[in-house]
Amino acid sequence: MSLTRDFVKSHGLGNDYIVMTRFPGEMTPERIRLVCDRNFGVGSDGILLLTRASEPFGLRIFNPDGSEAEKSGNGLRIFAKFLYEYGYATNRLFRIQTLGGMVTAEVYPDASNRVDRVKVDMGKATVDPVSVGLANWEKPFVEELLELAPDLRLKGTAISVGNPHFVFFREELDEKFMREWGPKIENHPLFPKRINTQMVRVTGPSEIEIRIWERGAGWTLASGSSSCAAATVSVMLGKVRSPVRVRMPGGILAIEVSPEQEIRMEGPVSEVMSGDFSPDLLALLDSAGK
Ligand SMILES: N[C@@H](CCC[C@H](N)C(=O)O)C(=O)O
Repeated sequence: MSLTRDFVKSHGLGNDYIVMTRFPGEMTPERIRLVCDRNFGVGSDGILLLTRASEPFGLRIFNPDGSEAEKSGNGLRIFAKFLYEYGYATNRLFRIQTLGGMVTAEVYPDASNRVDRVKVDMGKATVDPVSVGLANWEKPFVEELLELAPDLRLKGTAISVGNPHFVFFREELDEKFMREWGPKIENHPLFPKRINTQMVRVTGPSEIEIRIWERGAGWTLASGSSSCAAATVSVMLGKVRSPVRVRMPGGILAIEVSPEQEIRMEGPVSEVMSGDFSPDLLALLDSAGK
């Protein structure tokens, strides 16, 4: 069995993705934006494209602004469920190659072979400035001050879990602050490849709560790689112990961080629908960029 429709739409804790095995026409940023558009297209926080249909499976990840991401935690759980349920993966444990490195996914099918939970070995986190993609900064950016405005400097840590993240801590979470300053952190000159941002509140010895501003997607209800980054920095700084429960507006992920900063993420995943692009949308896609 394999996918016979144009796409499957799924979500991990409300972070939704369209999974495709081929894209209609050239995959330009404008066409990606149209497919992900919640008013004019199918609507999603991104696209997951299968690029190799056998082990190790190949995955490309696109943000709704048309840019390409190296990794996505929720995207990987969604993709693993897709690979298993649509018959591409025949084992419960398999590897997926992303731009941000190789990961291993483990699915937990029920009696009817449906998968609603996936564990992903996400690889190793690093604060190495080259891996994070810092400009004009040669040491790890760990609990350093990021200048956002003449009167606003934010203490935080830049870390890569395959894709780049800026993590900062607050006593109280503040959605308004994230929506206002998230875009400015995302586009700060220190991060020429742009960056995902997490505001973190420590809520227990092994629990944190986060708010997320995603590179190329903006405010999202949940993010797997953000949970990995926030949990790793929290463990690294001695604020919590692994395994860490990460609470987000969309729900909870369990993140294990080893002393070597190897990360494991486990959480739910759910398919919403499968479908075909209508002739109307295909015509719009066809004219996009002409
Ligand atoms: N939602 C994702 C992250 C997607 C990629 C991110 N926006 C980036 O550009 O790095 C997740 O669950 O990790």
